[in-house]
Amino acid sequence: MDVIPIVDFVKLSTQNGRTPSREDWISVAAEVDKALSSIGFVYLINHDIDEVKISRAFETSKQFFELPIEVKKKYLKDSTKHHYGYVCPGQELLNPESVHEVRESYDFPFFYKSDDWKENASLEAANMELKSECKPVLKKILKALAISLELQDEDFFINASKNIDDHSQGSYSAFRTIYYPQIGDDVEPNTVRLGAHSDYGVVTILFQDNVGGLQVRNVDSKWVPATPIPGSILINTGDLLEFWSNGYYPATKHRVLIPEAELRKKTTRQSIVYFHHPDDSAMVTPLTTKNPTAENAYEEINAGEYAKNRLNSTYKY
Ligand SMILES: O=C(O)CCC(=O)C(=O)O
Ligand SMILES: [Fe+2]
Repeated sequence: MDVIPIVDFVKLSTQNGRTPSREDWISVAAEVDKALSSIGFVYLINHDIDEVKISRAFETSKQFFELPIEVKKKYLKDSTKHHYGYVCPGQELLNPESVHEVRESYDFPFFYKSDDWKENASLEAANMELKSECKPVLKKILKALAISLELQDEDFFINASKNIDDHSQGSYSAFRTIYYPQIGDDVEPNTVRLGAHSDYGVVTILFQDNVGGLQVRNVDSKWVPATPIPGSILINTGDLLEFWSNGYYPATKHRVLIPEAELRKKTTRQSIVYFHHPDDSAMVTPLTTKNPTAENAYEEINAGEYAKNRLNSTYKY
């Protein structure tokens, strides 16, 4: 597959008092299944996430990233202590081969609030509002995956994800806003915006602006562009879903390159990402017989331990 499919979620909409039928669930689940089992990425349209809230999260993020670096560093994420705050350029390297990755980001705490960080109230409020807006669509995806994997309990993934509603549940779920600054003429060799990587969790919800540059590696190792489609969101699979599905839903690698065109190099890029993880206590063990050739390839692992180890190898400090 060398295009990322578009799936219309209108049949699962609960707006205007609608209740999706069993047939609606089965047909949407089949489309999600086809996309995620082949290329690991899917665009969703009619996802019911408020466009105004998306814009507000992008605008407040831009305002933050345009502040002087000394101000932003007051909020620095110290990954030895906590998993929130500002990640400055060079602090996080997703692919060791890329050497340099030109990117800044800000991770939002799910339940921690510090008075010291009050100055960032509008950034935090807008992004947390968007995160709340993501809950219904996230649950729909988790249910569609359980239907596709023919699990007896269609709420299996939702039940393993109490952290969606209860932020005191330990999990590595993270909500992050990302800023790719403009690229100057002095770019060092092997610089990319974001190195090739798979996400570590179950599924990721990704919002991007209209600049482009995100690419997805398909099963033939060909890089396929995830061209921005207005009004859509992207969903992709993470490592833990690959394990849970016995490799049936591969955790697809993706990257963001530096554009070749001079004008686009000078354009900043923004994205906002919700990495959904199960609760830390979840034990992840293959659940399906859909991919029998991969039998026994995936051993049981603990969700929290797995994410901790992956993150430890990503952060330089
Ligand atoms: O910026 C993007 O479009 C992709 C971000 C991403 O893949 C990540 O942060 O894991
Ligand atoms: Fe990613």
